[in-house]
Amino acid sequence: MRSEDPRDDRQRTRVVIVGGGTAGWMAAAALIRRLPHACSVRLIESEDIGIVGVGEATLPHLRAFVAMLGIDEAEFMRVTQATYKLGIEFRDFGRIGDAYLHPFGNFGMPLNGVPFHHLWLRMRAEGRHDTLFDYSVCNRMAAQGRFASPTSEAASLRSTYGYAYQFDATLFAPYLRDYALARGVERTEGRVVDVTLDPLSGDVAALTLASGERVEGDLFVDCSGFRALLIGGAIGSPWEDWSHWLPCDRAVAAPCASPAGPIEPFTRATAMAAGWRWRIPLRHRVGNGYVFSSAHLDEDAASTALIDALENPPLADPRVLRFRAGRRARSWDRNVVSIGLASGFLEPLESTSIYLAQGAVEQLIALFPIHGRIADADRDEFNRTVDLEYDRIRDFLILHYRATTRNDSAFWNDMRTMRVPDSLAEKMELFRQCGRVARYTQGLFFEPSWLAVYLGQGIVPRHWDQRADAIDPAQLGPALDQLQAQIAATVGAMPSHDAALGRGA
Ligand SMILES: Cc1cc2nc3c(=O)[nH]c(=O)nc-3n(C[C@H](O)[C@H](O)[C@H](O)COP(=O)(O)OP(=O)(O)OC[C@H]3O[C@@H](n4cnc5c(N)ncnc54)[C@H](O)[C@@H]3O)c2cc1C
Repeated sequence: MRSEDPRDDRQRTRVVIVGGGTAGWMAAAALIRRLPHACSVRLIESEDIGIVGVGEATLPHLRAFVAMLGIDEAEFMRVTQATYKLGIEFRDFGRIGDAYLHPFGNFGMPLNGVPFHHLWLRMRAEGRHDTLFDYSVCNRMAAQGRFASPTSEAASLRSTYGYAYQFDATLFAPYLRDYALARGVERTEGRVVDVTLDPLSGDVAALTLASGERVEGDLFVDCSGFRALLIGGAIGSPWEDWSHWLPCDRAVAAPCASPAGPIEPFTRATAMAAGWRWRIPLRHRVGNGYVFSSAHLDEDAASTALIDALENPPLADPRVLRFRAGRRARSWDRNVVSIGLASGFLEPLESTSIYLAQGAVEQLIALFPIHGRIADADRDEFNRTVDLEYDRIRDFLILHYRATTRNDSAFWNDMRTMRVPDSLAEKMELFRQCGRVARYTQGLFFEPSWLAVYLGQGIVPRHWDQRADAIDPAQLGPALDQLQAQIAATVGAMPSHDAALGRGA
């Protein structure tokens, strides 16, 4: 029966996605949900090749993605064995023995328009002994293993934090696949063996599968992972290499059984001799991996170091993953948009990869070609925002390595003394001088994130904002005491993380 809806007569852009990992199915699910009348979506994936299957810690933004798809959060968390994540605890980064939480939330509350950390810096100079982290609701929740959803009442301390998920990456893509298939995405199981370019435009015209089938499209989304089949292989969009700043190029991963006791609502990153180790607690197991520099440690030694550090025997043999830090010079080139690992890679120190894929999917939807015609201006805007995200995250990750006093291994000596990008050197100097944090409105990692890493790793500014001097310390001290008491009461009234997950009282 012919549809009465006039939008059905419009010419739909034929989108062909290559790759059915997290990135591919995120793109497919979102495109079919948001642009059902503007595009048809076909996804090609190869079970023989498989997916990366790691990527278990996320950022709070993913909640908006789940909500945008109209998915019930509780069901989503149950199916993907998800736990709540309040931030990342960094151990041994600034110095061996140090630990701090990079929380998904603010520190304190501004007073008379003065950012809280300046008030705290001033009181510290007056002899106060606490840390900025004592003024984070998230920090206290994580320390006590509690969880309650934030509220939107601006006056409430429960509006000062967010949360993300930690989930089983091997369950996330299949969940999105079922969602997308139910809404009309066409899936083809098969391996792409050849790519035909249009001789005039240089655009991708068609893909050839191992079965011999030819697949044509208007817009190709490269989600083929590290292979970067279209954006790298066929189109040859240049790669910007950042491994001189971020030399970690391997990871060895092995899950283990959960220890007895409550599940912690945060990810842990522990610095190791040649990199760092992640620990991500899920409902049914713990995800672990050692991200390291192969110039400083070989794969066997990294596997042994990881296994030795596990709290329980591994549930599978350690798996080695190889990568390079960097990104495509143009994530969207001709009629190929790369999303996920095909577009770039930054080590998972701050769990940013899925966020980057989500951002790229959202930008693609916002800049989607009208009637299949790709405008240069849209493509440029897409690339501008993707580059901005990558560059910001790159600097933030480098800070974790540069802000160290560790001199116990060749790796840490190299990291401590490396020359950082000018964009980061300027930010660090700005903070060192007077506790100021470079401000921006787009991209990831705002003031609290930078504060957490600077102060958590021992960079203390020489001065504070002079507006803090206008407040009488005799009033400020009791105000800070009161704030800490309010945080303690707020968190004390929350259920345990286990209870929030429905794992008993
Ligand atoms: C060690 C490590 C740890 C990570 N940890 C995190 C984390 O904690 N948080 C986070 O946000 N991210 C993390 N990531 C990144 C995260 O895993 C990826 O962003 C995410 O899995 C997306 O991967 P992808 O879909 O781009 O690629 P993949 O999962 O590799 O999928 C590629 C797809 O392309 C298909 N394919 C490839 N070639 C062909 C072909 N010729 N024909 C047909 N199909 C083909 C494959 O079959 C597969 O379906 C981590 C990554 C690594 C390496």
